[in-house]
Parts: sequence; C-alpha cells; structure tokens
Amino acid sequence: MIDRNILSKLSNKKTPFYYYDTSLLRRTIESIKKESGKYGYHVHYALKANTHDAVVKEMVSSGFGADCVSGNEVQYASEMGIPSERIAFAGVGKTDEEILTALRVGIFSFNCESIPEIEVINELAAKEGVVAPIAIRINPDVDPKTHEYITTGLKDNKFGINHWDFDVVASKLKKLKNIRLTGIHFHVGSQITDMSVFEQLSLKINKISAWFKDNDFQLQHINVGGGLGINYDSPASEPIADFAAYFKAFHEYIQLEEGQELHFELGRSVVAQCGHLISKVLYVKQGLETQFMILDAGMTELIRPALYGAHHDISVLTSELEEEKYDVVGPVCESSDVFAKGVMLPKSQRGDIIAIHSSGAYGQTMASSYNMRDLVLGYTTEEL
Ligand SMILES: Cc1ncc(COP(=O)(O)O)c(C=O)c1O
Ligand SMILES: N[C@@H](CCCC[NH3+])C(=O)O
Repeated sequence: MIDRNILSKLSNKKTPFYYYDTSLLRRTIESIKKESGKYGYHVHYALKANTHDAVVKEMVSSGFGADCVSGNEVQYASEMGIPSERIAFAGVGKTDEEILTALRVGIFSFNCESIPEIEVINELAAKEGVVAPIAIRINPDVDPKTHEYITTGLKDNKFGINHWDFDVVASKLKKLKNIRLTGIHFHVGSQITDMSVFEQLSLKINKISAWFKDNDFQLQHINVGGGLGINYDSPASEPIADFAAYFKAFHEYIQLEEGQELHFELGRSVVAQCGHLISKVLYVKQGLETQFMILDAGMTELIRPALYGAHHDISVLTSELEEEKYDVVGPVCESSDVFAKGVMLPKSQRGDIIAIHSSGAYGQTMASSYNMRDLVLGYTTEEL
C-alpha cells in the first residue's frame, strides 16, 4: 500500500504527519472523470474532506468545482483558482459575513437550508445590488444506512428543508426579488456503501423535481451531494471506489429534463485512500491483558476512531517480526484516544514507523491542537 521505496523519505520527516500518495490521487480523479464524463455529469470536490494545498491543486487542474461549507472555504476555493461558476455553498448556519463573501465571489449556488436563511440571503443580495442564485437543499427522508453521526437526510436531521414547507418556500421564492431559484440540492449522508440508497434517493428526487415543475419552477440543475463510501476494511484490495457503479445508479434511476444538469459533491471517495497518517511508536507498555502501543499521533491528528468508532487499517512499516496483539493508542489525555483495540501487528519497539491508512478524508481537516499539540502537517509524494 505504501511504496517501500519512499520509506527513507518518510523516516526523515518529523512525525506525526499525513502522507498523500499523489499517484493514487490522480488515478482516482481520472476514474471519476471517466465515469462521470460518460453521462456529462458535473463534479464538485467537497473541500471539507481535505484542504491540503497540493491536494486541492489536483482538483483545480482536474476541472472539478468546489462544494464549500464556510465563507473561508468559499474564499479559499476562489483563491486556489476554482472558477466562481463552479463554487457551491451549503450549511445550515451561514453567517451574514459568509453570505457576503460568497455574494462577492459570485458563486454559482447558495444551497439554502431554511426559510429564514433564504430571506437573509435575499436581504443581503439586495444591499449588494445583486441577484443570488440559490438551490433549495431538501431533506428527502432517505436512510443512507450509515453511521448515525454522518446521516444527514432523515426527517429529524437538522439539514435541508422538508416537504411540508414547500408551499411556503414556493410563495417566498415568487416574492423575493434578489434571489433566483436555479436548482435543488440533496446530501443524505456519508460513507454510503449500499448502492440501493442512491437508487432510492433518485426515485425521491424524481417526485420532488416533478413538484417543482408542476409549480412552474424551471430547475437548471439537480445536485445529489456526495456520500459514496470507501473500503476501510481492505483498502489495499480496493484503493479506488467503484465510481462506475455509483454514477450508473443515478443514470439508471434519475429523470432529468432536457438540458438539466446533474451535479455531485464528492469528498471522501476522492481523497480518503490516498492519505496515510504516519506516526512513530513512542513506547510499548504492558497492560493488564494486552500491551499498549503508544504512538506520537492521537485523536488530535485523526479523530475518526474516537468520534465514530471508525476502523482504519494500521501497518508497521519498519518491522516484519512475528505478530503480537496490541491496543494502539495516542498520547492525548482522553480514554477514547484509541486507534485500535486488540489488533495483531508485527512486534514493534520505540522508533518503529506506523501508517494509519485510509485517512486522507476528514483526517487533517478535523485535526485540533488540544493539549497544545502542534497542528499536524501533510505532504504529497512530491513534497516529501
Ligand atoms: C453538503 C455536503 N456535500 C458533500 C459532502 C461530501 O460527502 P462525502 O465526503 O461523503 O462524499 C458533505 C459531507 O458529508 C456534505 O455535507
Ligand atoms: N467527518 C465525517 C464525515 C462527515 C462529512 C461531512 N458532512 C467522517 O469523518 O466520516
């Protein structure tokens, strides 16, 4: 999974850090372009997954748009060279300042999540003397069959506007002069591996877009969000997600009007597998029933195991000794600062180098400096 030829380069860097395999990232992007291109679909990269500059530059040169969730992400996408007509801005709590940033950048779509938000965007757009293009983010009540914490499209989730508010939204849209409805937006959750979820979503979307048509709204685009999952259990056997099956699921079930565009916002499936958190063993300590492998990386660098109980494969890059059982833990003063419990790994000692795989998405971007730890850095293959 990690090319052993770069081991000496990895060993020379101060740990912990993220390593991004540029070759895998490029092959993943090529697969997305090829499979989405078959149907003329538009892909936006969800910046929240990874904003390492060199990674984002790959997205820029691939021609992807950007899905943003803060004013800073909108500003960053624009500064990195993503054309404003390919920048979308979602989020349930957009501040006035963030809305103004996006209005001034001139983004392609505010994905609006509530009626009061639509009113505020209209008001601020009027002050700026512009008309803001908006899409309504709709909560379709589709179960993504994923972790409860990353489920976003069920009727009691905070995201999106529910169908019982459609009539109110429609009458507002017809009255407010400084917004223009251009599309509808969905995002039902993340790490979705069951393709039938996308089929169900498509069927719901067909009903919802028919409602908009019946109410005299012409939708230029439908945005189905992101959510495609990756193989955390066996990353080596499936380094690139099945984009062919993913785009085909939508192509088979979604009905588009003549000239209507279908947009996607992929995050995890683009960057997760190319990223590895590289760490060193600080100490091996005998516990009551197991031995602890104490790393210099912890939940401050990769919070997913502590937050969701997420599994990430772990390799020892510098030992091929017989395997022993370990609890792999970080140095942070929290009992949940555990990467894995009871895993079999080659016998290791202080100084051995460890890779925590599939961590290119929601790894570095969710890092913190809790305990006054240094904020973790990242390097692509070329930057090592
Ligand atoms: C609105 C929106 N779009 C896109 C994404 C990207 O999702 P994923 O990384 O699962 O592809 C997210 C995050 O879940 C999101 O909230
Ligand atoms: N941060 C989450 C996904 C949330 C995606 C953003 N809506 C994860 O690591 O899996």
